[in-house]
Amino acid sequence: MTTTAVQPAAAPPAPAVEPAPPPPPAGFPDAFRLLRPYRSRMLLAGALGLTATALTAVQPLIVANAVDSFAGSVSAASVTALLALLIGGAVLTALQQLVLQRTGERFAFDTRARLIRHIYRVRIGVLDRNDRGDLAARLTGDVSHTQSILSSGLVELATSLVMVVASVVLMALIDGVLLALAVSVICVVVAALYAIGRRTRPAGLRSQNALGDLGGTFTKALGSMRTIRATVSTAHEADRATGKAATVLEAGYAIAGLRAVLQTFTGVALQLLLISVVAVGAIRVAAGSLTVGQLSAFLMYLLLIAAPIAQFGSLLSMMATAFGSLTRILAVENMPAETDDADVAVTSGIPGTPTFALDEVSFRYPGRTDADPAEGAPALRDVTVAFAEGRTTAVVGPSGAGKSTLFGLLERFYEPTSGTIRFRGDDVRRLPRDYLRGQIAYVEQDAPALPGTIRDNLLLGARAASDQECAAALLRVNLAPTAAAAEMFLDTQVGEDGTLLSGGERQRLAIARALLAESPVLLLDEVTSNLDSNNEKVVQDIIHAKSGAQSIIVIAHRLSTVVAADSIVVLDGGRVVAQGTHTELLTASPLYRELAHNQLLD
Ligand SMILES: Nc1ncnc2c1ncn2[C@@H]1O[C@H](COP(=O)(O)OP(=O)(O)OP(=O)(O)O)[C@@H](O)[C@H]1O
Repeated sequence: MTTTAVQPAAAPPAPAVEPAPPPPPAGFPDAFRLLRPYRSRMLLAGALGLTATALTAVQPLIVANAVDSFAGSVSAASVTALLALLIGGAVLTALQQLVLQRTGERFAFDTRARLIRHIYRVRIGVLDRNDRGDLAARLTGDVSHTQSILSSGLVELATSLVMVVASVVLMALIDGVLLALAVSVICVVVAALYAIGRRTRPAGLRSQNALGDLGGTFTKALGSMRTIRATVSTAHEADRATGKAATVLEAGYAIAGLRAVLQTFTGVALQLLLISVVAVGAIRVAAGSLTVGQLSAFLMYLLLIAAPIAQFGSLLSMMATAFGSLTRILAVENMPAETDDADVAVTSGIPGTPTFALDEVSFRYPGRTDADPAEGAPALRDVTVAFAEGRTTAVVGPSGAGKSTLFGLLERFYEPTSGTIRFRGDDVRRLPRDYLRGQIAYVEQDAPALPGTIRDNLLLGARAASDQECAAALLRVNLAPTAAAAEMFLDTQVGEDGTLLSGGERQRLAIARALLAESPVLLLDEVTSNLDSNNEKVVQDIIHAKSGAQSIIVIAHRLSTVVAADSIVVLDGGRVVAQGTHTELLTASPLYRELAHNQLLD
């Protein structure tokens, strides 16, 4: 750690975290930008595809030659050449598919890795307003949708186009009249396909959004299944989730309708094309303008380009889904992330200054505005308060007073709308976030546990801690009766969201984690709310033992936790309305007196 103390300086204004406008639908430029790192692999796939196309394109010429020079038997040279071209084309196509599929997998992995890293750093205020299930859907389903079509789809589209162009040139060499007929029909078909295909794009985005919404509703319901059952809301909530599935169905029906129109139209148009080419071709053969071999070759080329043209329609509708997904992926990538300013520095602080000092700090949650007077009120207003080093400060106040919000600002989950927060004299905006957070052990209000074992959860705070140290921390919070039992407990799974533990056990696990971290600052948010009196006493003893060595700020709803504190801050409606010791506040603050009278529990 360097020892340069950063002098309090004018800090940059808090970055705005207002909701970003929805991004415009993604298009080809976005796809090309994302695919740039894979261009050499895609070029290789393209080259393989083109060579395979060239081998295929030569085949009708050999057939034409064999038909026109037919004299009782087909020449062995023609058969050998055809076989070689067939096998060569097949091998090259297989190689092309392998390269494309692997590139697709790599693209999906890289995109997911990028999204994961980004989402883990997205500002908490932004995550608050986004649906967790929907974010998970973007990471899984949307990346998969984008993968196939953007990697293989684009290359296949390109090779098909080359195949069409090459065949058209060769068809022109065979017969200009037949070509004019074919091209005019194909142009009508392609124009119609394009017009219908464009309409499928919004439907694709609608479908992906509806799927994300369904995922979000479902994930939330799974997390609240006990409440749903206990409130006899099972049928109602199941209907709500089914309603979301119905929206997916509607969007799916819209795409299915467009797809059916596309495919039918393409099929009929190509059939008509074949019939008219055969009819006009027969007339031209009869008139001696065309040989039978040339007509056969022309029809083979027509069949060769019929497949890509027929696929063009379904490719367009698949692209609709892919671009819908890409739009949703780009929206995640555009979510603002936590970044440190360029000139941040680790410092040892300014000696003799409070651990935390807030100066005229106001804060309004992102997305809440004056236009919404009931909800738009700032959560904190003009808060000026100092938390002395090595002392225990209790923060009390009625529900919604802004106590947890205060902790969120100390952790820099949010930036104050105005005012300054200093940590040991340094403006927190001048400190690296990880450094600041590394100085704080934070026990959250509902003490969430991460899926995994007790050990996994303990090591979050102190990655290098040994099993003995972990067991000792469990013993201290009364989570195990003996050291041996504590060590065995380390391998216990806590379940998703810690559901295999009781609320009190989760709280004590979180406290044990905070103890292991041995950070200079301890933030405890209502840590005794789920504890029985025995365990409450255990936690109070810990706070008492730590007092002096650590700066402790504790949000408490129990009087017994508060009276022992060195100082008490009373918050009401986002303002500090009083500060002092228990005895001082009993006379000075009517609100504190009332809270204390009610044992602080509301
Ligand atoms: N993530 C959020 N987004 C928007 N508003 C929020 C958010 N979290 C809290 N609020 C609002 O901010 C205000 C202060 O909430 P806060 O959780 O800080 O209160 P508290 O004093 O900790 O309450 P409690 O004792 O009930 O936990 C409340 O009006 C609350 O509705």
